[in-house]
Amino acid sequence: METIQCDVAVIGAGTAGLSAYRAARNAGKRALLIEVGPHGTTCARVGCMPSKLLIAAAEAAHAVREAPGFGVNPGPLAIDGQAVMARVRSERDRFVGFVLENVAAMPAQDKHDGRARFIAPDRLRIGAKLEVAARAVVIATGSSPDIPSAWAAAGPRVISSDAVFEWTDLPRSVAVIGAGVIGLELGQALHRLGVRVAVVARSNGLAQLKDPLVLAAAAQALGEEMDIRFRTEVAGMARAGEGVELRTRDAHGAERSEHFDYVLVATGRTPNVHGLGLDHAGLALDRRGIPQFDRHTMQCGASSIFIAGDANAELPVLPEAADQGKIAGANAARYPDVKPGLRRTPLAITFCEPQIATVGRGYKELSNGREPFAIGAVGFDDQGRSRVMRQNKGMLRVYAEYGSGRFLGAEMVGPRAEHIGHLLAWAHQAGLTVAQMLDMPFYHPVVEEGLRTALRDLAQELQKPPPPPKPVPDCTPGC
Ligand SMILES: Cc1cc2nc3c(=O)[nH]c(=O)nc-3n(C[C@H](O)[C@H](O)[C@H](O)COP(=O)(O)OP(=O)(O)OC[C@H]3O[C@@H](n4cnc5c(N)ncnc54)[C@H](O)[C@@H]3O)c2cc1C
Ligand SMILES: NC(=O)c1ccc[n+]([C@@H]2O[C@H](COP(=O)([O-])OP(=O)(O)OC[C@H]3O[C@@H](n4cnc5c(N)ncnc54)[C@H](O)[C@@H]3O)[C@@H](O)[C@H]2O)c1
Repeated sequence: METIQCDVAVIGAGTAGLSAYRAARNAGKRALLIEVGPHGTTCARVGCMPSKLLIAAAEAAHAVREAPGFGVNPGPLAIDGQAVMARVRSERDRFVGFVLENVAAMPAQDKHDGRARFIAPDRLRIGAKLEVAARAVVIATGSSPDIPSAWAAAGPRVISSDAVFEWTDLPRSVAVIGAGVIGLELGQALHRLGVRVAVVARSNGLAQLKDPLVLAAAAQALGEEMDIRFRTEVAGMARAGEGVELRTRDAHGAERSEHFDYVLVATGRTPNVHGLGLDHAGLALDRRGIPQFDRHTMQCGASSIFIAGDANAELPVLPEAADQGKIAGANAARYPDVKPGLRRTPLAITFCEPQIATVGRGYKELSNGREPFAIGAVGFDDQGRSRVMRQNKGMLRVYAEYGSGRFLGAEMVGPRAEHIGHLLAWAHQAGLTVAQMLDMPFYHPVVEEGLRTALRDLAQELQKPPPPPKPVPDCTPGC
């Protein structure tokens, strides 16, 4: 058995792991990056980048379809599925190539291929012949799509998002299970590219939205365009020729059976923490089996083990993986003298159209608290620039604290939400009040004027007396 000694062992060479490795190296430590799969990161290979490439093609098709609304008639639309998928894959390969170049430039002794698992809190085993003795370890193992075994039994046409980016042509029909972020992004993109798509949503939820009015606006806008079946569950699926026979049951108990070329399962991703030998790491785990950790230091308990990125399921998006990896790597290098790192205002964007953005503290979190909060709103139906562009759908709701007037968060579905979301996240992180936000410049005619309307509405709400705080629950025995 060979043993490698290092200061920081990083398990997983995705965005979080690469970031942790760089932070540990920058601190002057000997770091070892261990990867079981192909290098290139989930983001570049099967995540952010190929999904946005598919969406870009769908947006082009949608613009052509929408052109007659402006009096511009481009003629019949023809979508070349092979060309669409060829561009998705070749541009994806280019992005992956940049990551591979970076990995190739690392010193050979700093990386090792293989599956790592703990055999002690400070010791990892890779395969049968190698052990790593590390002063500190960063778990950056990412997450994997989850297909229930009963569904997977219906054959290879029951797929996760990973498989979509290997297609060489567009299929005729796809059932998407789940109206979360992946379901909406890929479902709408495929729909716009001429694929018959049905989205099966077991609740009324859509992506990361929790505000009931914003959710209703999103359901209206997205439901007008595509077939989303709310409060419908999968009753079963079976292999049928080259495709899948899908049985669904709606909220009234009515069953429906249909044939699709593919069933795309987008019901969430599972952190890759099982099979890591965590029982040998001496860590306290939560009910999902994820090590408990401090979100400011990324440290698991008081141990020399840190966890970053999708592996901890806190906020499974790329910017968080990069930030968390940096904090985890820096603290692993300086262990036991750990320090809180920079955690930014939470920001999440779903790239469907209209886009969805959530910023800071969301409606559910604020509603669960005791303190009342003020709400301002704008609908985009009559918003000037949105109407000019024929993108006048959706709603923005902004939240603030009574008394201080501090901006707390927002939920939005509407045009340019990716940019408005950033503006709001910057204002939130800067700790601005609604009055300070209204002092900022707004040009004309821009979608941001809609944001100003919502903030003015919020400023008026803040003038009113706040509703009383929620009563403290009566905890007397027997209640
Ligand atoms: C379809 C899709 C679209 C997305 N779009 C966006 C988007 O637009 N914007 C956004 O911000 N986020 C998006 N995300 C999320 C984003 O891709 C992830 O949050 C991010 O890539 C997670 O990075 P990570 O480093 O935690 O994990 P990964 O990049 O998955 O890295 C984990 C690595 O650990 C390795 N590993 C696992 N177990 C072991 C082990 N025992 N030993 C050694 N190695 C191991 C894995 O092989 C993997 O390479 C998307 C995700 C998907 C699936
Ligand atoms: N733009 C982005 O930032 C982006 C894009 C894609 C993915 N991601 C990340 O990837 C993660 C995973 O995405 P996801 O869409 O798989 O998960 P998700 O958690 O966003 O959505 C899963 C959805 O599936 C539903 N669901 C679960 N079980 C179901 C069932 N049996 N039948 C029908 N519906 C069911 C859930 O109610 C939920 O709405 C996200 O949390 C997100 O952080 C981010």
